[in-house]
Amino acid sequence: MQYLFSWARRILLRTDTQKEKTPFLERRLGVWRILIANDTSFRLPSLRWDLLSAHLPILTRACKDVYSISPTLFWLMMLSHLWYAIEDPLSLYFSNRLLLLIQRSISQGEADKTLNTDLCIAIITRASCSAFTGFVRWSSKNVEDKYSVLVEYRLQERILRANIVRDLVTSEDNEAHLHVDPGRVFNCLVRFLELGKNVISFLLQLRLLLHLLGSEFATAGPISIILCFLPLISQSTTSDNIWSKAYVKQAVNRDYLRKEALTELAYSTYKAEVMGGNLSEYLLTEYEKVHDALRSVPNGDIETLWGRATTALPDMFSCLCNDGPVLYIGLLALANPSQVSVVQLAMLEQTASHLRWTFSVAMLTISFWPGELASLKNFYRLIDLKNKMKDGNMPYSPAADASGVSLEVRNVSFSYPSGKSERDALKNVSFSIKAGQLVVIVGTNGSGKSTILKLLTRSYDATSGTILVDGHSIQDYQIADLRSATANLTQEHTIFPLSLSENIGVGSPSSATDLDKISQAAKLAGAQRIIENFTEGYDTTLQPIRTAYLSYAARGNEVLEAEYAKMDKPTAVSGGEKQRLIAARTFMRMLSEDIKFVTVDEPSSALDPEGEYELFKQLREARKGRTMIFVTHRFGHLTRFADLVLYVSFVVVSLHPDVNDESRCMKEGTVVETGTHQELMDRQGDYARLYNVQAQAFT
Ligand SMILES: Nc1ncnc2c1ncn2[C@@H]1O[C@H](COP(=O)(O)OP(=O)(O)OP(=O)(O)O)[C@@H](O)[C@H]1O
Repeated sequence: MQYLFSWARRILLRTDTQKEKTPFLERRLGVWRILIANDTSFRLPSLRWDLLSAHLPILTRACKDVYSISPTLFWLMMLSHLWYAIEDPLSLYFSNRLLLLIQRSISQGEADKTLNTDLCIAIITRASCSAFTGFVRWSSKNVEDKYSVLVEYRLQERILRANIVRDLVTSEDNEAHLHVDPGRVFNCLVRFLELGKNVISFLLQLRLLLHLLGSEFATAGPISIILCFLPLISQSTTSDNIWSKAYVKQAVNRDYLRKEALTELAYSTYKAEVMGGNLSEYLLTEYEKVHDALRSVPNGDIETLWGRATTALPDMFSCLCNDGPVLYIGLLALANPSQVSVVQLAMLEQTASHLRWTFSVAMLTISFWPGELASLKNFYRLIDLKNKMKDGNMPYSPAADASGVSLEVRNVSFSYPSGKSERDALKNVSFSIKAGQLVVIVGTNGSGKSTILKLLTRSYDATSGTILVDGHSIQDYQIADLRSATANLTQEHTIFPLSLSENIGVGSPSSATDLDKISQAAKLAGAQRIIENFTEGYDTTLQPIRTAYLSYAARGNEVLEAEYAKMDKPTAVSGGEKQRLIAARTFMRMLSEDIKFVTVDEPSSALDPEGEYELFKQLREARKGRTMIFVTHRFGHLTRFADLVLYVSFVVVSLHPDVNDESRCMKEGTVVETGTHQELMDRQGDYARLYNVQAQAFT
């Protein structure tokens, strides 16, 4: 009864009136609260035609993409699925035919030449069909494996291309962080092929079943037909799984939440405090209490709980449905034994169960649609994501003997697109830098020094104001051209999961294998001795991509565990060593490329004083023919060599100038002092104060 109620409820839930009332349904299952999106279309149970039709353009595009990667493999895969579609009904037909001939041969009891010939042909065709299927299975597996890897590599390349050309502003969008797996694009198409295969196979098997019911079981009449279809109807109307639905789940049971929190306390983040506070006994006792409290709550994940029936009736009904035709014909045989034979029964049972199996597989494939289509959609959303920053049309090609880049910043303000504050990171900043000048930007934390460099290298576009590069707006130039004339060194740079020689070499991709230049760059950055200390020298990869995997069964196997530890071994270097290795990449760039503009943002925070002095000295010596801007807090040994010093600090800006309220004010970064070191010292302003603070430490 409950089964019928739940069936009726599921059907009723799809009525339009309810959909209008709430955008989702709320249910409690075990410790979980679930919000399930209401379906907006009438559909046959489990079939999501709305979803499929909405995704048709994307499916067509995916098909075209996969086809263009290898048309031959595509057609081979189609053909093998076509064979699978007819193989099942065909082997059923041959099996039935063989059974009938065997029955005839047994009932005749003596050799009959024609019957024997028919029997031989039936055996050969059945065996050939099986052998051919085996061959197709083997070859299609090879085709599919080869094709899937090919498709995955090609689509991964498209993701790589899309990610690489994406500008910083767009990269901060949530959409740019979509998780996509190119392998699923192929899987999605395979599932559709399988669905097509199952539909064809189902129709052919249905034809066979109707033929059987019409010829061998004519006496059983329409009741047997209904009984054959009853399991399919019951399956399609009652099958209800959570994974094909759009839902949000949240654990709301307080005991469950406490159990999770207590379990978490055993892990490393809290371990020191738990041990120090001698909390072990307390935690175990508390755990016991919540464990006891949770005993009466149905446990498990909602994926399991959703389909769990409270009585055995649904399962009993479904099993009885499956046996319906056989039981009915059994009853007929009871009434009139001469009406049916065992062979006929076997044929019916075999055909009907094959049909049901094909139907179940098709329904299962359909239940995966939402997930598969979502991953397909995400894939194309990611690779179609358009850059927000517009590229310019003008090539940037300074003369080889140019003394650097001239820059002019006019009344520039900027706020980060992802910023969580109303204030601007920079407000009304103006200054100009002549070609070939050495500029040092100093100032308070958070005042916008690094932001100025980001704007000058066009990592971001100013919110308002103009930046001129050699007299033209920075936005007019092609970004790639500007980048190829620029070298940056920041503390945000990281070591790539590549060999150390490549880590340095990529500073100049065209000379990435030039070991002489690489070692020269390493020497200039003071990184040579660090590299030589590694057994593999320049071939060392400090943080290799983790690919090693220890199977569950191998855990505890000492030999394999020792091998695994050797495979999975990233090496760490100190902060200062890392900064030297990264600086080597910038030197490599300056040695090999035609660099006209160098920005250096706090690259020495982890270096010892001598290392820092050496790094700045080497950078200064490489300034010929380049404009160089440094951002640093320890500026003592730099500003004295600088042509220009910019002191950046905060100015207080009122959000509502008409209201005299201090809480409605905020501090925005701007350039407050400009000049040479001496000029600023003479001015006795903020720069001079900061310089004296640093100088006092040494007197
Ligand atoms: N990616 C970002 N998204 C949002 N806000 C940012 C981002 N980067 C910096 N900011 C904010 O912009 C302001 C200026 O930051 P910036 O890094 O330019 O300061 P800074 O002068 O270089 O600071 P420091 O001396 O501490 O390095 C700060 O308030 C900072 O919090």
